[in-house]
Amino acid sequence: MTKSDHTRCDLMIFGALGDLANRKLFPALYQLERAELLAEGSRVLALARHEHSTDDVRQQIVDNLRQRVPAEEFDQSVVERLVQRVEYRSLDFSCCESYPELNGWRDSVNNNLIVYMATPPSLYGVIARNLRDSDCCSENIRVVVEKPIGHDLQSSRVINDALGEVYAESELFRIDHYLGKETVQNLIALRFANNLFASQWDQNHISHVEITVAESLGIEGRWGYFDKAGQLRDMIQNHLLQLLCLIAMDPPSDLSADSIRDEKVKVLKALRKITPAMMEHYAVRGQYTAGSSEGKAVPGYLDEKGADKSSDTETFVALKVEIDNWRWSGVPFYIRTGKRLPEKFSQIVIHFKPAPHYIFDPDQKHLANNKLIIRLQPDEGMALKILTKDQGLDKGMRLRQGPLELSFAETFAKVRIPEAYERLLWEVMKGQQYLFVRRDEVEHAWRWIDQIITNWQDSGEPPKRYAAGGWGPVASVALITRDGRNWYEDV
Ligand SMILES: NC(=O)C1=CN([C@@H]2O[C@H](COP(=O)(O)OP(=O)(O)OC[C@H]3O[C@@H](n4cnc5c(N)ncnc54)[C@H](OP(=O)(O)O)[C@@H]3O)[C@@H](O)[C@H]2O)C=CC1
Ligand SMILES: O=C1O[C@H](COP(=O)(O)O)[C@@H](O)[C@H](O)[C@H]1O
Repeated sequence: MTKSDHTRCDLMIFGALGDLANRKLFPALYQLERAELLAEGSRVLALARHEHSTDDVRQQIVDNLRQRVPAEEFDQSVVERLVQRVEYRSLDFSCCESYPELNGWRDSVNNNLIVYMATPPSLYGVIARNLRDSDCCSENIRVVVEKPIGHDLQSSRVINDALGEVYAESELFRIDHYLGKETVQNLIALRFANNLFASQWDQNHISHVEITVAESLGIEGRWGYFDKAGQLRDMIQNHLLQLLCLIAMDPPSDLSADSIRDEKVKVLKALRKITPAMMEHYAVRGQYTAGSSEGKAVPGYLDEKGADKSSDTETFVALKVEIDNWRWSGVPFYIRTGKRLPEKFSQIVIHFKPAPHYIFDPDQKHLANNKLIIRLQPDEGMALKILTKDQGLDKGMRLRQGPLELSFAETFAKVRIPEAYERLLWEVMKGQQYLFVRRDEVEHAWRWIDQIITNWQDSGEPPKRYAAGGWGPVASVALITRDGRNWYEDV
């Protein structure tokens, strides 16, 4: 990555005093400044509802960064460089009269314009139209929008239509922050740069795939948002389906955004519909009750701050997913994600089929399949479990399964792994869309998710309870053991 003029930008952050801006955007901008990637002349316009002076807001940014940037990475001179780029204006986003003022800020500057909508999605269309009507657009505009893009297929269309009325698809950057994670991008390198794997990546060689995204956190004061969404919408519709697509897609012909996104869409279209009759064996939802997390007692979901005690919103989901295409026929993808699980930990496990003819100790036959374990977080890395002979005169031809390990922290020790938002903001500055989600991806994902939600609603069956600090409801174990398999838990 090098600093260059074509990345010089005017970044307007709508909702610049909100949680996302504080927790993710300004820390990411700080790291880009520290890496000398913010081009000279790049500027930030922070926008929010309340009156503040630019000096006050700059001070808030400094205080926020002091809290959030690790001490060993904090450099006062970098912070000062960053805040000098920032100006603050108060604006009611829904009121079109005040938008023309924004042109004053843009006057006579030819920087690329990046509009970052860190606001509730209901405002995306409003902001887009107000910007257009006040001529506050530019030829080189890039518009970044956050998840959730809607609540279901229909509401996502309303948001996408509102954005599409003003902007072309090539100007829209829909964030799924999982695509900004270094290890997630590595899936593309792993699969398409290593012929060793590329040639083994199908139903002839793989028996099944597991994807686990576990969180130890609970709702963290986000009841209002989370209870309307639930874990299926909050995590599976976007992050886990994106991971599944990156594992399952066919090789793109190049690394361009549309080549990659075309292949992901083919996977989403091939997801087998889960009918009401299939639900019992294909979908499990859970809700946590009181238990413990990181050694401390924690309340159940229904006792969280602000909770409605009758909520049936799920905090855990496990699914068996089948992909109806040539490559994946007969290869289930077992995916699970939940809040208040024992630890924060995400991994993908590719289970390869055993050799066609087994000649070793029959008692060890269960060992006889290779596994590729891709650890997304924490402790990013990969391990390929291979079978070797157990050492020692007394062991005969006993097998042992051991890892070929690649720990990113150890192997690339001097290189800091960037946070997802650093990568994503940098890609927006470069105008590269391959880590952002295209409209049809969002909509195909919703179409598949909606039928599961409808099935749950129609069945009236409440989520299964699990104690905080456990691995989810027992039924999620049955979902995979029923097929003679287990969740891989050698963590
Ligand atoms: N927070 C997070 O970790 C994540 C957030 N997101 C998404 O990012 C977006 C922002 O979330 P988050 O930062 O948490 O939300 P917040 O409510 O914390 O921040 C929203 C910001 O927008 C401002 N705002 C809202 N309405 C108006 C208006 N009419 N006029 C002017 N300012 C307005 C708010 O100002 P005021 O405070 O005055 O109301 C606030 O600064 C949402 O779409 C969310 O779903 C996605 C992933 C993670
Ligand atoms: O988008 C979201 O992601 C976070 C989990 O992200 P991670 O990077 O910490 O794995 C999740 O907690 C949140 O509910 C969801 O909205």
